[in-house]
Amino acid sequence: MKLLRVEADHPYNVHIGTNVFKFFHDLYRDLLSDADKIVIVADDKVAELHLDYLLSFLKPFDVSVFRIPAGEQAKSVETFMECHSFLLAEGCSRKTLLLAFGGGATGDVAGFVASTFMRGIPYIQLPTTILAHDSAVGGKTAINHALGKNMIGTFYQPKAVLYDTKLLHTLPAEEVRSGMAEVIKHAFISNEQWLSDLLQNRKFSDLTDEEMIAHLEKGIAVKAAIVEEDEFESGMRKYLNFGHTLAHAIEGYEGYGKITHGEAVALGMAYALLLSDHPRLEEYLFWCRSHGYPLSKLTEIPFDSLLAYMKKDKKSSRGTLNFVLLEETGKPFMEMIEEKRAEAAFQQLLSKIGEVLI
Ligand SMILES: NC(=O)c1ccc[n+]([C@@H]2O[C@H](COP(=O)([O-])OP(=O)(O)OC[C@H]3O[C@@H](n4cnc5c(N)ncnc54)[C@H](O)[C@@H]3O)[C@@H](O)[C@H]2O)c1
Ligand SMILES: O=C(O)C(=O)C[C@@H](O)[C@H](O)[C@H](O)COP(=O)(O)O
Ligand SMILES: [Zn+2]
Repeated sequence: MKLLRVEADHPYNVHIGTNVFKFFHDLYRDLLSDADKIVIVADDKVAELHLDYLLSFLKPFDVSVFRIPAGEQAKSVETFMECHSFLLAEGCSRKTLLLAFGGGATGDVAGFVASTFMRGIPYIQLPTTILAHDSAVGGKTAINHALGKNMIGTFYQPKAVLYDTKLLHTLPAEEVRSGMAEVIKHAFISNEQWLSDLLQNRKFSDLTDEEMIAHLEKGIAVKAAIVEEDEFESGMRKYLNFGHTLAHAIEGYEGYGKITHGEAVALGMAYALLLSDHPRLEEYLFWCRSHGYPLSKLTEIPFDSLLAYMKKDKKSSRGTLNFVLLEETGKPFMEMIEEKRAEAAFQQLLSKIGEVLI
């Protein structure tokens, strides 16, 4: 079991490994005992698979469970309101503790609920996907708006993150692929050697548990270090958005949940690498192809449709196009790109993708 500390405004621990839920009894007994109620907000599918396991660690406590739609559909104003209605109906108060049990979508909406219920109650992140090594850490909470991804949300740190990696065994291949995109994102913005390892093209399913946990720890360490420097994203936290200007546009255009977040980020990183003139672009495109990232999706979307979303990105102001680019691996920077250059680069990427997909 591994422990990482996030020294944010409100510092907390991230516990990673199998059986970390045992810390409910050891390290977090006081937090649980002090709560007048404990409410688990659980992804419906995750609850089917793993709720009994989680509850077995919470036996002496009085726990209520509220199931929300599986995956991205939960990041809606409707689910947000239903969570609040449940908390009110259960007689919850400012002394209630919320547990977010699921992937990034559950963590984002449950975190948003925690940050707004009676102006803020404590919560613990219990991530269940590979991707959630990213989302469970750093305190960004959000729901989506039809006009843009994560447009409504807060910065609100959890009291702790308990990441039981045993639960990752039930992830479908598509979700493993999605999660590994945020892993390689963390490598691109931090470490050439780690990036080289990942680009070796081993099948994700061949990674041992130890290797997977090592990747997740590295990713969390990169994220934690950035969050510690710039929790509220006035500067360098934007680097964690590598690949996201285009990714969020694709997700908005396709309709939330139609493409996984990580798959969209994988395509967005290809675009950012091209704009960066990064030497590993072609190798990365082959990596994407061999792992089944949907590169061809980009050929199906008119650039103008993506442009409209990209101009509304949170890194933009006055309709500019802003991207995280790489001077080299591990050296991200922000760049404003003219529309004409952005379109030309997009067409260039499509032709490179065409060559890779032949
Ligand atoms: N807050 C942040 O800093 C941050 C960072 C990255 C991503 N995100 C957000 O996270 C979301 C994506 O999260 P995600 O990739 O974890 O996906 P998700 O939460 O949408 O879950 C994806 C699917 O996997 C299923 N699932 C979850 N855990 C499972 C398990 N252990 N076994 C089997 N199935 C399981 C879910 O039911 C769902 O169908 C996006 O909305 C993205 O915007 C937020
Ligand atoms: O934590 C961050 O900061 C990130 O940018 C991490 C991203 O992987 C994540 O998708 C985040 O939700 C994007 O935030 P947004 O502010 O661009 O919506
Ligand atoms: Zn992301």
